[in-house]
Amino acid sequence: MGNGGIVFRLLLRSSRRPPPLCFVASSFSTAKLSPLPLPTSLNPSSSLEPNPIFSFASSFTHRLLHGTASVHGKNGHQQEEEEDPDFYETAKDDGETSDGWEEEDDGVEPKLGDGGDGGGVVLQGVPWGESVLSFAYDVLKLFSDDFKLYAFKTSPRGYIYVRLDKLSHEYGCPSMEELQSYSREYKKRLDEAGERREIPDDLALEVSSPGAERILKVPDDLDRFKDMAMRVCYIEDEESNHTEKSGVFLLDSVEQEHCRKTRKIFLLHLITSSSGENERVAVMQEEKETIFFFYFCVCVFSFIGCTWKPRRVGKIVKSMAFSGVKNDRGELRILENLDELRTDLADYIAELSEAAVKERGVFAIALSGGSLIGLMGKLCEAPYNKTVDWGKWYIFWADERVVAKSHSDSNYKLAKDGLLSKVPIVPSHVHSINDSVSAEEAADEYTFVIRQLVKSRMVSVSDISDCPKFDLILLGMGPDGHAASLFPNHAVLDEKDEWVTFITDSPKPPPERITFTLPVINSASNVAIVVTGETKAEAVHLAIDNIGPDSQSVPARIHPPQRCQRLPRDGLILLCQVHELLRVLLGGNFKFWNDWGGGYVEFADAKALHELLCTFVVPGIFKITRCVFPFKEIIGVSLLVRALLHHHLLSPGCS
Ligand SMILES: O=C(O)[C@H](O)[C@@H](O)[C@H](O)[C@H](O)COP(=O)(O)O
Repeated sequence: MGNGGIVFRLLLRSSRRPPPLCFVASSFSTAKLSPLPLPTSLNPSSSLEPNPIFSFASSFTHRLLHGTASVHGKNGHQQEEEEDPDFYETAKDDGETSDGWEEEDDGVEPKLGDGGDGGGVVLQGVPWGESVLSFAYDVLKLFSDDFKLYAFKTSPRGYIYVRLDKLSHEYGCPSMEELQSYSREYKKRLDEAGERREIPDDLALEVSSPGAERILKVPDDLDRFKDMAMRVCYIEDEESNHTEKSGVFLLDSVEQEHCRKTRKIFLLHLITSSSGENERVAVMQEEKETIFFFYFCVCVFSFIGCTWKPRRVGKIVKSMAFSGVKNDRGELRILENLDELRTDLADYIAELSEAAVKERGVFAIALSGGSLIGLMGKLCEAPYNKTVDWGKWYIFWADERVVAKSHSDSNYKLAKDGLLSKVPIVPSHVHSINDSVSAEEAADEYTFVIRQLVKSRMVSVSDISDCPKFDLILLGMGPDGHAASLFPNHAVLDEKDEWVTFITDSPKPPPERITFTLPVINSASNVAIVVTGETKAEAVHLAIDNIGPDSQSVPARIHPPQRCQRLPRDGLILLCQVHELLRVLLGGNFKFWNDWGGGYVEFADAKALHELLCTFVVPGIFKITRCVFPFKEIIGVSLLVRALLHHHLLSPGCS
């Protein structure tokens, strides 16, 4: 299987001797891991040792053998070994598959009803299939109604694959512990039945969760997974050219039509996740089928006499929730060094500018102070200075210090000297505050200016509030987690009515400032927080994890390097597309999708692995396949973040 969530495997042998069995925990994407109670935090006594890494395959497997534990990448690299008293060894390490498990359908694309990630029950005619299936259901009764058998499969070679679904979990993932306890109970039943000679006593068992990467049933699963991007495979039937295509879409809405008695047709309104364009795909459900199948083509349309004509019609061969991308979630980018960060930031801004100009004819961008402007420096260089449509830019400040525009503290002056004077911005498009009035008056006047520009549609307006919707708000972040001039525990955070407000007691000098309020920042089309430097590590950690201090440790060790990679160095950009953004930074709850380089880490046990993933990079949206853990020892999640910001300590031998 190539896209499961968490996997436990048991190789059952004769139950008349101490059963040599093996326990395998595998995570192919932490999008399918569920959160554990609580995270670890800083352990000041721990040390971060420089350690180069090698590339991380698209998945890895954590194996615990008798007296050993190991993490495997799909590339076959094996790492750490450590004791787990609960399990017994089955097979010695042969360098490849030390657990003795032979993948039956590794790499096979899931199909609806295949007994794997396509769901359903497939027994393949094995004589003991019905019995083991009934045990699977029996064991399920020991758990709450929240758990369902998503898929079940047996194979003539003696393998049992169980996939459990957890309905209350965002991605349908039971926790490691839940899978483990299901495995144990199930194994007990199998052992007993083996002793009674009802079933063979050498079966192999894998218990896993499909996670969100599953084939969706239409319409049942649509509501449940509606917030996730979906990969939709379809056959486009335009001009009878049956080319199979696929794309990643966000679900906008679903229409249903009844055609004849037995058929329902669902028209999915999809938004292409990359371009934001709308698409429509038709899905026909055959009600007679126990597992719905998706089928549609132009001739069926005319046959059943439907009147509507979707732009794309065809057979949807697969619709799969796609982890790692969410339409309401942020993205965490960690760049290798400041230069990469500058380039990435320039690309990001240039792309948004191009998209906004294409869509609205203008680009309304709000800047902040601090190191941000320096990091935007690449925009003044080729190719950006030529390719960006500067004449369409409207510039604002998300926060400004209330000082004269010529003062070195002025954010306007900072931006003017560092950026605006170096590119062909239209001077009348630069909207800075009035520096000759009080902070309160400056905030009011600035609100008025923005209102006028909202009226004239230079700045759009939010669909959900009456707030202005800037195309991009760029923020920095202080070591205390402040962004714009919104400081932790400050009353300014509660401002709900004003667009722009003021403070006279800023913890960071100068004391008088104006600032966009949270509703305005959260209404922007795009918000990026650009963070550099180790002093921000703890704040980043808190921003990402939203956890309190916790001294629990997460022991982990990395495999000796096989191939060096360049490592992230000292900058990261948090790109957050939405609501909730600053609440996160300031103590709310937000999730990031990370986009790191490669590498892998091994863990002392499954719990440690699970905890690290769930606590550090946020339950649910962690792309393990592209994660970097370039440390010898990770004790405490915040140290991981700190280490990410400290990469100059690492891998001196790497090129
Ligand atoms: O005017 C300000 O002080 C800012 O807008 C403030 O929010 C700044 O962006 C952060 O303090 C980060 O500043 P650094 O990037 O310089 O650390």
